[in-house]
Amino acid sequence: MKRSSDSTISPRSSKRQASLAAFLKPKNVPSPIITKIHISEGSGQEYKPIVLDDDENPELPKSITTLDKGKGRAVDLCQNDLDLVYYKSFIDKSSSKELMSFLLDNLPWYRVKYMVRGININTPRYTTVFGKDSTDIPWSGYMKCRPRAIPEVLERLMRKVEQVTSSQFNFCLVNYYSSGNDSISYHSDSESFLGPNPTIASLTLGHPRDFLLRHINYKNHPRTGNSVAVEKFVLQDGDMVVMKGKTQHEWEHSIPKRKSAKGRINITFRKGIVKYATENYYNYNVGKGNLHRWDREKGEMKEVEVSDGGVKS
Ligand SMILES: O=C(O)CCC(=O)C(=O)O
Ligand SMILES: [Fe+2]
Repeated sequence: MKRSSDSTISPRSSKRQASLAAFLKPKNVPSPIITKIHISEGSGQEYKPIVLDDDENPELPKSITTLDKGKGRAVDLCQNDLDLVYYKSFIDKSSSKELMSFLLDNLPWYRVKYMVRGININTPRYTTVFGKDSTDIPWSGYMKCRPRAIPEVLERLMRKVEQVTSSQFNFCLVNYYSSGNDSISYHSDSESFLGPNPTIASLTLGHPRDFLLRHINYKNHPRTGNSVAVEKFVLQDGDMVVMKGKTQHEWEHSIPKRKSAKGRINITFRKGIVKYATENYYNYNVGKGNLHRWDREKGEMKEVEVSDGGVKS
């Protein structure tokens, strides 16, 4: 999402980065998880019909549609410049369970704060971001921050996703929605550093959440003059959605609040393409958010003092 970010390296951030580099060395990262990943069958070329499903969720507007999602198949939806492929059960159940608990236990999580037009916004979800410098900028060339290295397990997942989508990625944003009160409002990920028509792969671990997409002119499409139905996917454990083409320019997406929802991790892979993109990785979607760690016994996030340095001992 487009948001303001701090461009200076605070001593706290530098310390955190140094410690994280140590933490993220392969020796500290269990590796077998991704080898078990099951890749869905299907070419991604197939089009499935859209069926009206007004009763599925009473909290949704009447015009909502759902896709008929064939199990284990890639479903390709391409209409009104929404260009999206949905992979059901991209990650098998046991891998996703293992991956989710690994990520909860080991990643640094931030409750992001930022300011828009003088108003402080507290992001209603936990976020963490990792990147890979693919722009050949030497360290001294960074005006801002070197990206946190992508943990090996996510790097391996990224490779699998690259194979399947025939795309390349160089950074990874991870969200944790701890309850139905956590959400992400309608937005598009159309930042210029992702280039035109970015491909973004987005995976779900844990409990299901509604994922809504609406056309930027959904009330009145400029070409047809008609309204455009909101699209809804119920993203389940292990599913992957790939947004591409004009999707980020013509559509917005959201994970709305849902009373009964429980813990869900979302992993997105993206590619920064402009020369100075990587300097933004560290702050992108993290900014000055307070650091949290997963308290496994209590099953909840716990705010951690700065002295933690972002690293679990
Ligand atoms: O949680 C999701 O599925 C979507 C997250 C998202 O849209 C984002 O981080 O930009
Ligand atoms: Fe997004």
